[in-house]
Amino acid sequence: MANIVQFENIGLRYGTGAETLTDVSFTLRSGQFYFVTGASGAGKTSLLKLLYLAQRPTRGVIRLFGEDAVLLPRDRLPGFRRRIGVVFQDFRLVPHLSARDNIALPLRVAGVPEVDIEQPVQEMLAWVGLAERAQARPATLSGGEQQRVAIARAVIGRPEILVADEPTGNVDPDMAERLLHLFDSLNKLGTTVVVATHDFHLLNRIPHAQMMRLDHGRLLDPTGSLRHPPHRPES
Ligand SMILES: Nc1ncnc2c1ncn2[C@@H]1O[C@H](COP(=O)(O)OP(=O)(O)OP(=O)(O)O)[C@@H](O)[C@H]1O
Repeated sequence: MANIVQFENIGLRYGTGAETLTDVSFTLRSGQFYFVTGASGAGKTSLLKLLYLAQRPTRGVIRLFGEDAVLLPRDRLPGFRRRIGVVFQDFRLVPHLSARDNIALPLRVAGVPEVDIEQPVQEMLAWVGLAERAQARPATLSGGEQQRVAIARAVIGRPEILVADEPTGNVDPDMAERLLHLFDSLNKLGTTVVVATHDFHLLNRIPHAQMMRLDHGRLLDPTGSLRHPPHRPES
């Protein structure tokens, strides 16, 4: 399995405050399932934003698909972003578009001809169990239905990585399990999946998933120790 993402000594500071992420180093292997956990404010969303190229680090190196993502020229960003699907806790659907048109949006933005859009959209609607709700606007869908539209929109372009930030935060436990099942089935088809969650019930549902635990902006190792302890000068 190839390394699809590498973070090396990443630091992130917003404005002039303290660092939000400090010395974060890890490697993601293609085709694996990862959970990012940690208390509120630990830096989960910040780490995911770096991963889906919505934020640049203050220091360190990010390698994505084998290339330096921090030094990537601006004109190559959209092409890179298309290789990463993103699902948010609050869905972020376009309110005036139907479920069908929300799902079609990434293909339209990428300039895919209309004749080639209908079939993948139908397949996605069926996959997330919403074939009957194709014409519905987001406001008329339940939270779980909206999130399934958001997942379909995130994966219709067949991204290599799917990143989801607290995707089950606004749905009931049964729906959370159903959504996780969608992520798991995508992962089994080869997509690398990264899910940030507070929800410890979910973690046990994917036994083969790897855990990435953040504590005050630092990654812990599997035993709960800091992976990269702060440097203490010799006294
Ligand atoms: N755009 C920003 N500007 C300034 N500070 C920010 C910004 N985004 C996040 N922070 C700060 O960075 C820290 C980590 O926030 P982040 O949202 O990454 O944590 P989180 O683990 O995802 O938290 P939660 O589980 O509550 O969503 C917090 O102290 C937060 O206030």
